[in-house]
Amino acid sequence: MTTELSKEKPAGTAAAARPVLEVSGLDVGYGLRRRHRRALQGVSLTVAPGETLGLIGETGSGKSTLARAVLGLVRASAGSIVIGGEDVSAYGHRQWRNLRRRGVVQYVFQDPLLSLDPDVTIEDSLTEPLLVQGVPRTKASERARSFLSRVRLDEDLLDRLPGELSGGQRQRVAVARALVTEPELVILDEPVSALDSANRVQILEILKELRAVGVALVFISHDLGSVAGIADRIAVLYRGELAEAGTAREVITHPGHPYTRLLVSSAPTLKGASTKRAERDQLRAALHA
Ligand SMILES: Nc1ncnc2c1ncn2[C@@H]1O[C@H](COP(=O)(O)OP(=O)(O)OP(=O)(O)O)[C@@H](O)[C@H]1O
Repeated sequence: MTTELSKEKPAGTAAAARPVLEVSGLDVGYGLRRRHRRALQGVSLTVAPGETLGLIGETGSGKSTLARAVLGLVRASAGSIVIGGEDVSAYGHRQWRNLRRRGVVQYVFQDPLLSLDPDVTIEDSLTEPLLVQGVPRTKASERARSFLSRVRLDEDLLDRLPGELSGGQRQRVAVARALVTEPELVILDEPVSALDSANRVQILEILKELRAVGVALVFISHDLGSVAGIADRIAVLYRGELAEAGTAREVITHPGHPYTRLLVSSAPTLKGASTKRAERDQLRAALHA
């Protein structure tokens, strides 16, 4: 797969608008007392309207924890999360449910069966978030069909259950469901990792097209190659801390942190990835020192 660097947006457009997501000094831990383990420490980042932030990091670096915190599925022990100007840091269960109902933030997980109810038909999965918002049924059905065709699926899938679809089809339905309410922000946690390469390329193409509707995306992956072609900016998590962040071009052409340098040098399709094996071994040694 060839990977091109995404073009930077003209200065002063997205950057000038109020961020859709502002995470400041976020600490998240799991377990109590001696079993306590810090998963995120002092993480700060912002996402502008319509912007795609690629969030990368090795396994266990805290990517999914950040996604869960932004979706209200785990509670932070310090720091704040502001979504669409609304400070959600201290929100309880009911407030999170209302926020999700309003369709402000949506999600797509690696396993589409986590994003889709296995007992609900594709049509009901797509219309339900709209009906909850008070959209009339005919209009909701029209919108569901339109989003199904945007993810290049046929209408005759509408009366099927998720279990009757292939993995690639299910993930497209999950993407359509996340976008059908035209949310401000969608968190995609490893959305293409479980797919074969043909489906991966197609979903990435679909996501690139859907950015045109103005939604901000946080695209989480351990694969810099998948992120590089879609992200405006890239943030790198390393052992629960933000190692670096910048435009996709900056991070790929001038990676600062040894982990990012290792990632770039290990992705042969990325421009600028010319690091030789000996240098990669040195970077690995520095990371494990
Ligand atoms: N429910 C949990 N209980 C205890 N520890 C957890 C829990 N979920 C995650 N962790 C720990 O928190 C750290 C961060 O995990 P997280 O799942 O956020 O990483 P990740 O970067 O998404 O990894 P991966 O790429 O493997 O999915 C890891 O050390 C993990 O073991």
